[in-house]
Amino acid sequence: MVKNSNKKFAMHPRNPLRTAPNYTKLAIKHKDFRHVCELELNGKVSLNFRNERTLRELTKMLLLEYFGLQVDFAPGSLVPTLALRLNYILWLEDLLAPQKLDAVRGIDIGCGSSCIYSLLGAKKNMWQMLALESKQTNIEYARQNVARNELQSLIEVYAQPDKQSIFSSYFESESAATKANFHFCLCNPPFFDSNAANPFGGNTRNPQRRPAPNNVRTGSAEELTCAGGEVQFVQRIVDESEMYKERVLIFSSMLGVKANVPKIMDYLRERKISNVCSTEFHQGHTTRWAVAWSHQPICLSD
Ligand SMILES: C[S@@+](CC[C@H](N)C(=O)[O-])C[C@H]1O[C@@H](n2cnc3c(N)ncnc32)[C@H](O)[C@@H]1O
Repeated sequence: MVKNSNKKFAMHPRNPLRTAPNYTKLAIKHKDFRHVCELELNGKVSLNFRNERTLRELTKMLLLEYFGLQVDFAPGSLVPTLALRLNYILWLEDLLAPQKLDAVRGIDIGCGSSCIYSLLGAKKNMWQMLALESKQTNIEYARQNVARNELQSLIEVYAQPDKQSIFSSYFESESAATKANFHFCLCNPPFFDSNAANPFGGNTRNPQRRPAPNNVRTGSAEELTCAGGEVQFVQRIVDESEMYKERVLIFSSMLGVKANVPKIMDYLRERKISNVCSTEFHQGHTTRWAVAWSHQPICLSD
């Protein structure tokens, strides 16, 4: 049986990582990546996805190889996987396509130290990005990543002064008052509930239906947790979206747990927000979900 033959469970059709990269060729080309590769007896290169350093060098190498992006991550911070971030960007491209926009402006809520979504949006699509981040080291690394790739004219990294705020600190600031509106926002929210007895202990998947993840978990508690976990974080985005209905055309967020999709859909319904849609992102063993909504009369289809 061909693995992943069902198109429904494949990566986005335009995702270049849908075709597995040739790691042997890439190891020959990229020295730092080569150092984390293991050589099998048959001469093929294999990767230990349970090793954080391997994941770092892999993501760095793929960003360079596929997008010409030079990226570094703050020590101990979240190492993003490229296939998933691309699937999200490509879905947003699809949602925005009917608008036939000449210039796209987006907000990246919690850009992390990598600033990966904003870098991809800017480099790949020339999107103008506002990257919001609350953690000081992440802000510094994100700004360095933007500067290293000479993308300052397309990406602004805004230091979020209040972790409870999503858009309000920025939109209420003087500099934002005169600035143009945005076409979308995206978010990979802090996933775990900091109020839980053991925030990282919960099993989020049914082991009988889905095998354990291949990748080691990366990221600091500050990046990965918040009160109420991803559901409360996305509910805050929904709440603040009602304050800024005109300022952002399409609001969206990723979700790490399938069961949280209906929770957010119910929350939107209770607020009489009916222009909504959802999708799934497939990356090998890992599936993620996303929801989008708009307060404006546009067609959201996925
Ligand atoms: C799960 S990480 C996602 C990082 C990156 N976007 C990615 O996908 O790899 C969430 C990020 O949101 C930041 N964050 C948490 N609350 C925030 C807030 N209210 N405003 C802006 N950033 C926030 C955290 O510091 C962290 O860097």
